[in-house]
Amino acid sequence: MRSFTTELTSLGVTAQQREQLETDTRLEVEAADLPPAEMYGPAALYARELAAALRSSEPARQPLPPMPPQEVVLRLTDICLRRGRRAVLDQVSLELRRGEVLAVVGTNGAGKSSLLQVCAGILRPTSGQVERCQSFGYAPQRDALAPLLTVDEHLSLFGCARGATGSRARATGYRLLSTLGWNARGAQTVGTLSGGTQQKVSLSLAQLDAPHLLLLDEPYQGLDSTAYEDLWELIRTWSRAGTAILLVTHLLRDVDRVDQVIELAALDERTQEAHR
Ligand SMILES: Nc1ncnc2c1ncn2[C@@H]1O[C@H](COP(=O)(O)OP(=O)(O)OP(=O)(O)O)[C@@H](O)[C@H]1O
Repeated sequence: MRSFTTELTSLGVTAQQREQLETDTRLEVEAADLPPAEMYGPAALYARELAAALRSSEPARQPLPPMPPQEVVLRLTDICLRRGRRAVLDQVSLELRRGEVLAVVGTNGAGKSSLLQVCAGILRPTSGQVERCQSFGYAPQRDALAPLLTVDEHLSLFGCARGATGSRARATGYRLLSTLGWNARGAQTVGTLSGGTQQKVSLSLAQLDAPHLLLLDEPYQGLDSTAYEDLWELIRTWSRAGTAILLVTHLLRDVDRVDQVIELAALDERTQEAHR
């Protein structure tokens, strides 16, 4: 309850609203007779969801509570990257603060996935500097899941790696999955799920401990149109709650929904030559 209250305070929720949310939450917990973490997952994540819901339900003419200053969670400075004999990234710089959404666009092979791997620390840039917060989630474009493990096993493994108990990770995962329109069947092996449902599992794993930064590589792949809209609703909720989101997209309509766009171009022969 203490971290629930602390997070609500840091998100600018007024004392009166906080008291109401705490009372409601206590009553729900007593009625369900379950440990709060089993019901809601991490206290900070639940607090952020409630604060975001509160903001979106407030009438537009009421001024929003002032947001605390947003810290930079990702900064790339002059990143260059070679893969094999090819120069892939040339002097890429960007800065992302909590609550911002940034889209990376570009043609096939322009280096979008490579850029995300640099951000996640999987690839080391040839030159340039990466500064990133500790708390981040990454949903890669492919090979994110182990096909022979069940949904529950994925949630428990990812949860435990981030310090949560298996039951808490499963409760949080189920809640995230249901927001994406899938009532999780925990015992099902992931390899037998449809591509879109696998994508929902991958997204839920990335968001499991409400990180400050989310790296999403073409997160809409395989999603039907309803799930696609649900995903954008979630992205809006997460960003309003202070999560920074960097996503790779090919969809031009996504560009209207974000705060920043970075376009990567496939490097021409002259640039290739300069990097040799
Ligand atoms: N494992 C690898 N080893 C060597 N080169 C690679 C590897 N993976 C990708 N590349 C090369 O890096 C370049 C950028 O690939 P990347 O997958 O980052 O592009 P992308 O913009 O994400 O493409 P797409 O839109 O098709 O997903 C390409 O020339 C690709 O051939």
